[in-house]
Amino acid sequence: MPLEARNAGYRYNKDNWIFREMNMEVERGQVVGLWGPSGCGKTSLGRILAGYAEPVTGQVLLDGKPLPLTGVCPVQLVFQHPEKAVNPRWRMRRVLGEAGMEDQQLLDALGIQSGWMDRRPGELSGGELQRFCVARALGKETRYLIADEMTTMLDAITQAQIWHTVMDTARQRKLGLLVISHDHDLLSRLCDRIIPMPTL
Ligand SMILES: Nc1ncnc2c1ncn2[C@@H]1O[C@H](COP(=O)(O)OP(=O)(O)OP(=O)(O)O)[C@@H](O)[C@H]1O
Repeated sequence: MPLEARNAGYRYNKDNWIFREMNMEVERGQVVGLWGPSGCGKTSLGRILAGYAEPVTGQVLLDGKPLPLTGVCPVQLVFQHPEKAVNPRWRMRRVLGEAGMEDQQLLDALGIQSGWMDRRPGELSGGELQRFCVARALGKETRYLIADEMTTMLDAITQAQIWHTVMDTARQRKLGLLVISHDHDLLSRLCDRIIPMPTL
C-alpha cells in the first residue's frame, strides 16, 4: 500500500495557494522523483507527506490511513540543511540513540567515523552531519524516505557515497523513496519515474 497525497492543497496565507488538487503516490520498493523549479512547493509537499504539516485541503494517506500521530513516523524526511535538523547541544551518539539507530553496518556504509560520535553538530562539517541525518532517518520503523535536496550542498564524492548507501538500503528493505530535486539529471539517474510539480 502506498504513501499518497489525495487532492492535497496547501497555502501559507489566505489568498496564496502553493498547490491545489495534488494527487501522487509512492509504493514500497519504488524510487520516485518530484521535480520542479525553485519555489514551486516541493518542500511544502514533502513536509506534508512526512507529517510535519497538515494539508489545508485533501489528505495524506499511508496504507489508506492518516499518518500515525504517535510513535516513530514510518515516513522520514531528510532535508537540505542538516544543521537545522539536529539539536545543537546533543552529541551525535545521543542523536542516533534517540532514534534507536544501532545499525553499525549502515553507519559504516555512510562513512560515519567512530570518533565523530562524541562531537556536537557544530563540530562536524555539513557533509559529516548529513550522514548522521540520513542514518537517523533509516531506522527500523522507516517504510518511506523523503529526500528533499538531500545532497545539494555536498561535494560529488560525498553525494555519491550517500546516494549509493541510500539506494542500497531502499532496495534491501523495500523502502519507498521520494527524491525531491530541481536537478532533473539527478532524478533521471536515480528514479523509476518523475512527477513534475504542477503549476497553478
Ligand atoms: N513559512 C512560510 N511562510 C510563507 N510562505 C512560505 C513559507 N515557506 C515557504 N513559503 C513559500 O511557499 C512557496 C513554496 O516554497 P517551497 O519551499 O515549498 O518550494 P520549493 O519548490 O521546495 O523551493 P526550493 O526548490 O527553492 O527549495 C515559496 O513561494 C515560498 O516562498
